[in-house]
Amino acid sequence: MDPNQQQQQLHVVFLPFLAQGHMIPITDMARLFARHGVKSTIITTPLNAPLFSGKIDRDAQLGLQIRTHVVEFPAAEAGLPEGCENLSRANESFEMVVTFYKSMELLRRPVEELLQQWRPDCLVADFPFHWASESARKLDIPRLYFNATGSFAMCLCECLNRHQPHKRVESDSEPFLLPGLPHEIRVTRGRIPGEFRPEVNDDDPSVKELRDLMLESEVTSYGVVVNSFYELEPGYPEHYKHEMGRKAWFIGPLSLSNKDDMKHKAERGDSAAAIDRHESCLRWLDSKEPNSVIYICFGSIPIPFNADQLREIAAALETLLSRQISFIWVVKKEEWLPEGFEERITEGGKGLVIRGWAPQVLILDHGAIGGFVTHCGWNSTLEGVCAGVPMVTWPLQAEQFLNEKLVTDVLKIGVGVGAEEWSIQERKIIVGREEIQSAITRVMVGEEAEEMRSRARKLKEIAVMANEEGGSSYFDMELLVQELTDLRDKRNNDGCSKS
Ligand SMILES: O=c1ccn([C@@H]2O[C@H](COP(=O)(O)OP(=O)(O)O[C@H]3O[C@H](CO)[C@@H](O)[C@H](O)[C@H]3O)[C@@H](O)[C@H]2O)c(=O)[nH]1
Repeated sequence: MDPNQQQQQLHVVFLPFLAQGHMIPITDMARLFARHGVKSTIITTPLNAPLFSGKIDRDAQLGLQIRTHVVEFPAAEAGLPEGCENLSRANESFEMVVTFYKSMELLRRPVEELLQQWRPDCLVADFPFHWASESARKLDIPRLYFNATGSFAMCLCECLNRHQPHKRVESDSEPFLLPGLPHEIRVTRGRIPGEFRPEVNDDDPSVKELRDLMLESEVTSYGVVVNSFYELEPGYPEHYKHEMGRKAWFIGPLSLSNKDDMKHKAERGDSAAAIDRHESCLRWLDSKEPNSVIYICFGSIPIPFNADQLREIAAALETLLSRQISFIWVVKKEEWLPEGFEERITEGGKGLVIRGWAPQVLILDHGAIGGFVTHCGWNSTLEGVCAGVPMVTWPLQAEQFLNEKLVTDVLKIGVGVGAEEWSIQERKIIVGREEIQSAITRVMVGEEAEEMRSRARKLKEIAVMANEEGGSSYFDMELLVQELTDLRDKRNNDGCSKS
C-alpha cells in the first residue's frame, strides 16, 4: 500500500470483553472491517490473544490490514487469581464474576495511552468498558458500543427497564406482558436477566452502579453495532432505532464471515483445542445419515450442572440412540458422567462426547446434524440459524430466556425443553429425561420437525444473502464505513481550518 493510501485508510480499534462469547464475534467483526478496506487493531491480554491470533495472522499474511495488540492484565491488582484473564475462569462464584467485570476498569489507562499514541478513527468497545465513550471523546472520535446480543433481547431489556412490569407481579412464575413491543411477548420474573432481579442487585449497591454505568455508556456512545440482521428479528431493529432512539448498524451474522474456510471455522474460539479434534469429529459425522445427529452444547462458560442433571441428559441420549438419533455432547473436561456411559456409546461410534472445546460452527454446518440443544447464548443462536437447524432451547441465565422466545415463539424454529427459571446457582435437576427426549424427538423427526427445519433453512438462506453484496448487513456495513470516513474527513478539515 502506498503511503498516501495508508494515510487515507480508516483505522478502527476493537476492544472485546475478555470472554469467548464476545471475543469470537468481535474478531469476526474486525476481520469484516478489514475486508471493507479498514485497518483493524484488536486489543487483548496475553492469555486471550492465542485464542484467536492464528486467524488474524493468517488474514494479515493474505494482505489484510489487521493485527492483535497485547496489553498486560493486572489480575492480582484486580483481586483475581493469577492467570484469571477470561470470564470462563472467573465463574466460581457470583462475587468473582462481579470482580471480573469491575476489573475491566484497570484496562482504561493502558488503552487510553495506546489511543493517544495511535490516534485511530473509531473505537469499537464492548459493553463492560463503560469508560470507553469518555476515552473516545477525549480524542474526538466516535465510540461504537457492542453488546454481543441481538436487538430482540436489547429491546426487551429496555422495556423492562422503562416500564418495570416485573415489579407488579406476585411471584416468579406469574406471566406478565412486556408493553409496546412489535409482538405480544409475555415472560415471567424467573426468566428475566439478572440485572432486573432484586436478589442479584439489592445486596451490593456497586453491582447496580456498574450496571447503570454500562447502560449509560450505550446511550452516550456514538452508535451501536449489532451482530444480527434485519430479517432475523422482525420489527426489532426498527424498534431499537426509532422507539429507543439508538443509532445502530446491523452487520451480522458475523460467524458467516468465516465463509467456507475450514481452518477459520475449526479454530473459532480456541485455536489449539479445536484444531486437534476437528478432523476426527468430521470423520465421525461423515459416517452418519443426514439430519440424524443432535448436537448439545451449553456455550463457552462452564455450567455447573450437577451429577443428577447430567445423568438425566445421558439417559435421554442413550434412549434416543435406539430410535436412530445419534448425538455429539460437549461437556466440561472434568464433568462426571454415569458409569460406563462413555464406553457404551463410543463403542461402534454410536455417539460422541467432546470434553472441553468443540469446533462448533464446523459441527453445526455438517449435513448429519439435524438439531441443536442450545442454552440460547446469542452466538450459538445465530450459529444455529446460519446452519439452518432447528433448536431445542435450554436457557440457563443472562438474556438467554429472551433469545429463547425469539427462537420458539417468533421464528418458530425450535421448541423449549422446559427450563422455567434461572438455574445457574441451584444445583438441582432442572429438566428430566422424558422432557429432554421428547423435545429432541420433536425437532429431529416427524412433520413438526420438517416444518421447523424448512423454516430454519429459509432463514439460513436469508442470513447468507444479508451478508452478500446488496444484502441488508452488507449495506449497513458500507453505510457505517462511509459514515466513519465522513466523520474522519470532517475532523481533519475542522483541524485544518483551526490551524
Ligand atoms: O465448545 C465450544 C463452546 C462454545 N463455542 C463457541 O463459543 C461461543 C459461545 O457463545 P454464546 O453461544 O453466545 O454463549 P456464551 O459463551 O454463554 O455467551 C455469553 O455471551 C453471549 C453474548 O453476549 C450471551 O448471549 C450469553 O447469554 C452469555 O452467556 C459460540 O460462538 C460457540 O460457537 C465453541 O466453538 N466450542
